[in-house]
Amino acid sequence: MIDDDELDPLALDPGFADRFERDPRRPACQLYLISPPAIDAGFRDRLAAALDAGPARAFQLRLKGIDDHAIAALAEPIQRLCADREVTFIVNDSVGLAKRLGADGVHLGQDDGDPRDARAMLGPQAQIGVTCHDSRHLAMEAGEAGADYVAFGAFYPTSTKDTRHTPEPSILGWWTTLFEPPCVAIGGITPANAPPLIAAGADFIAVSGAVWNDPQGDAAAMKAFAAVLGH
Ligand SMILES: Cc1ncc(COP(=O)(O)OP(=O)(O)O)c(N)n1
Ligand SMILES: Cc1ncsc1CCOP(=O)(O)O
Ligand SMILES: [Mg+2]
Repeated sequence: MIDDDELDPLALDPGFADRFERDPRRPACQLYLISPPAIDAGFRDRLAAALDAGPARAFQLRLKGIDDHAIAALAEPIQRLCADREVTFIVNDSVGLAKRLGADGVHLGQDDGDPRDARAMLGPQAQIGVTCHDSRHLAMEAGEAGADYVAFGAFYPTSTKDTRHTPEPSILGWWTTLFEPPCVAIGGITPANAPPLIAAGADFIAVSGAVWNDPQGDAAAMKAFAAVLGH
């Protein structure tokens, strides 16, 4: 295993982050919206209103504590909404559920299975994302295994998930400088703290709590993210 420090551009070149410039051929950073961990049948309309207020390129159904049958029942109208809005519909954790639903893709954590097996089950068009925490080594492994995107985080404190890894934003620029697949920044991202991650090279910012728990409402949060992303 390669020691991550050996791949750290800041260790090799302390000026790396200051000199980072985004490749103009890469699309601008976009929003990857993640569901709350629990929803009810009314969530479809809530999501529609949120998407009316500000754009998202992808939506991940990330439900915890319920089985795949219950998730499938909730998923159908949400998946149809995403298809109508051309929002990529990603299922969290379960390749089997992604296959059963005909989802656009699946997000895999380090304990959620091998991207190669997911590819074999879901086919060449599927979008397969992989959690890489704060690790350049895991990201390179994910890329070699055929991941369509790599996700780094948690960049900021979050109450949505217990997290143990806190990357430096420069990992985003390192990835985009060297590799083609997009990188996703996740963890406690709000409209106020997103700009350094966007400037550091994030292709997507993945957000849950800052939208669904905003005291001003989902639409206000979506508008604020749209403004930060320049939409
Ligand atoms: C875009 C994105 N990045 C990271 C995660 C986290 O996945 P995982 O580590 O499997 O943790 P859970 O989300 O399953 O609790 C994600 N879901 N999406
Ligand atoms: C799923 C996940 N993986 C790392 S942090 C996190 C939580 C993202 O949610 P929030 O945007 O509410 O911090
Ligand atoms: Mg998971």
